[in-house]
Amino acid sequence: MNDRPVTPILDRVRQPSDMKALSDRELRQLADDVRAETISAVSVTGGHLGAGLGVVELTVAIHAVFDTPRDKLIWDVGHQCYPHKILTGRRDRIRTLRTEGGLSGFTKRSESPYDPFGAAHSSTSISAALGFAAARDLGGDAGDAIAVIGDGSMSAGMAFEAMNNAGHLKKRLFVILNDNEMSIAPPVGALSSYLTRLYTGAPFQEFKAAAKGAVSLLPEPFQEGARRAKEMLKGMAVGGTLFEELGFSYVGPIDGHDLDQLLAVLRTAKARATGPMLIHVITKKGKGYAPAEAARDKGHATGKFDVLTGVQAKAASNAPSYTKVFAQGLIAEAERDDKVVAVTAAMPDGTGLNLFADRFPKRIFDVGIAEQHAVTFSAGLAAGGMKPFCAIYSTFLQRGYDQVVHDVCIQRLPVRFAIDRAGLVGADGATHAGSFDIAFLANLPGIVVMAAADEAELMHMVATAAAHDEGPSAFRYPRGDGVGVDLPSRGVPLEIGKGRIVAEGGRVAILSFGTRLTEVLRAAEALAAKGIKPTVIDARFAKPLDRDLILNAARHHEALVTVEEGAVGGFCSHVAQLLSEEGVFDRGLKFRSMVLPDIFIDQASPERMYEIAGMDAAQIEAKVLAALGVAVVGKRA
Ligand SMILES: Cc1ncc(C[n+]2csc(CCOP(=O)(O)OP(=O)(O)O)c2C)c(N)n1
Ligand SMILES: CC(=O)[C@@H](O)[C@H](O)COP(=O)(O)O
Ligand SMILES: [Mg+2]
Repeated sequence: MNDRPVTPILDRVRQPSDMKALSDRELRQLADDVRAETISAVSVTGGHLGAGLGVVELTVAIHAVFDTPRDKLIWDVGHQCYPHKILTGRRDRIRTLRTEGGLSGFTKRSESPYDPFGAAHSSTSISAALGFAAARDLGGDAGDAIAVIGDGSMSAGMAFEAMNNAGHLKKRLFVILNDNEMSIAPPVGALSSYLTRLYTGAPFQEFKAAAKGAVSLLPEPFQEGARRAKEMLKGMAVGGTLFEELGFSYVGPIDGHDLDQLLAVLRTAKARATGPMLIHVITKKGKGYAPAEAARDKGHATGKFDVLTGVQAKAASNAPSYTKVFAQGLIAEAERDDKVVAVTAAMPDGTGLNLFADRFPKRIFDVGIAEQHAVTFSAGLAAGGMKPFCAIYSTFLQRGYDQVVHDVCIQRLPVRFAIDRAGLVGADGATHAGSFDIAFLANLPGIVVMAAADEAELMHMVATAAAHDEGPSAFRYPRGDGVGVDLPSRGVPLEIGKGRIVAEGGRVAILSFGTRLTEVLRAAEALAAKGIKPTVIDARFAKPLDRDLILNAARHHEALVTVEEGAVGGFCSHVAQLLSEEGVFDRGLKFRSMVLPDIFIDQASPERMYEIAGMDAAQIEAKVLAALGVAVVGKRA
């Protein structure tokens, strides 16, 4: 049992305005209280721990100095916002984080006026803050705009598009670069090395400020030191920082765990800034909680845990995760074919490609948080004769859509998209649901779109994609564990565009696309018990469709029901189009489609999300009965 921490100063703070009466010494104590409360809350909810712990002092300092919610504080990604939630009127609900009806794990406009802009996907904060600044200067009611962005998120193109625009517009805007030398994995890339060079060996806050003569921007206590540093640096070839070249004043680097320094710098910045300013803050991910600091991912995301030991509760499972099976399948293909390479956008562990990297360190590319680049880079690899597997979560692939169309599909390049986290994902909620990939991919000419019904099917789809050199292909699979079927040592390529009949029956055919097949089979059992034995088909392909199989099923059944874990416009729409073009509806076929509902489903357990989405066995059964016109009391259709 994890005891609640004793937090005397935090108990006096219900909202940021309560902090204005606190002395700097009390603010330091407040930071300690907030850290303890964050650890305690996440120990009972699980969630994103390390990033929040790293910004405790920064959160306190920003709220102490600025006037939120009039000043707009925008957290990039939002996974570090738990301390912010604790300080902004949500402490009483902090132990409901990421649960149904509880607080979101990210910032969310509908949740609080202190969350002026929602997030969960990275690198949007500077654009949004600049928008607030521009609106303010056009007469809006807002005050300052402050974006807090991590070093990992700073590597994305969007952040630089915003910096480019901000440097041009010259509006007063604060970008706080929270540099902890971590993304989820250690960050990669030239920008990361550049940031390291900016502070390595230099005394905090003095180096660049002194070198660029920005002494006056520093608070009084630091000006003398900075002047001395400036003298020391005379004659050294120190160029402007990248940020200065882009039109920002640069202040830093600053020790992000030294509250006195943070307060002094933010107070001065607030008093003096006239245009865009970048404040470079150095922090430690997981700061102040030893198990997080020691973890490989610095406690990025955790299950529930024991505060004393840091030991996490793990649910037992008899089956490997889809992610792991994908990695296994890909390694098997790469062992046979040295042209197989893998691409990840800063998610080596999440996509399972860390396992591939262990086996083939030279054949994996972590491109940073840069999904657009990952897609076009993969297109280049394919054009150069390689067999790239671009592994991206469904939700993050949304960001690379034009690249999928323009760089991959129009050129018919054989990029293989491994689409993880397809469908509902649970605690991360709507921002991370993989709802749209079937719809946005299956409408593209020439692409092959597959969904695995179980983990063995996933192995076959990896092999199918590896063998398919004629154009782009994609296969989708969900978050979580497989169903426990036997796994082949390597997959066998499937015939493109051919589904399989899983069970033969009559009256109704259920066409399933993806892992809802398990629920479909449960529904089929229940229907059989009522004397209606359905035919169950695993479609495997949304593109190209197995026309013969579908038309045959339509011909020999009274009703046809499609089931997929994706939004309308996907598999069901292609089947409906086929049936209507072939005149099947004219002959009286009863057709129903089960897709994700036209709403964004907030965080909940996966089971509840399926219930809300109408995608569990009971609702599939009800849908079939309704299609057949069999009335059942108490069932939703
Ligand atoms: C567009 C997008 N791609 C990938 C992710 C997954 N993701 C969430 S946090 C994170 C790391 C962010 O690193 P950084 O900005 O440095 O923040 P830190 O966790 O280090 O505080 C990644 C890759 C995401 N949220 N959005
Ligand atoms: C904040 C973020 O985008 C990631 O940390 C995400 O929450 C990871 O999700 P998984 O746990 O499904 O890998
Ligand atoms: Mg970071």
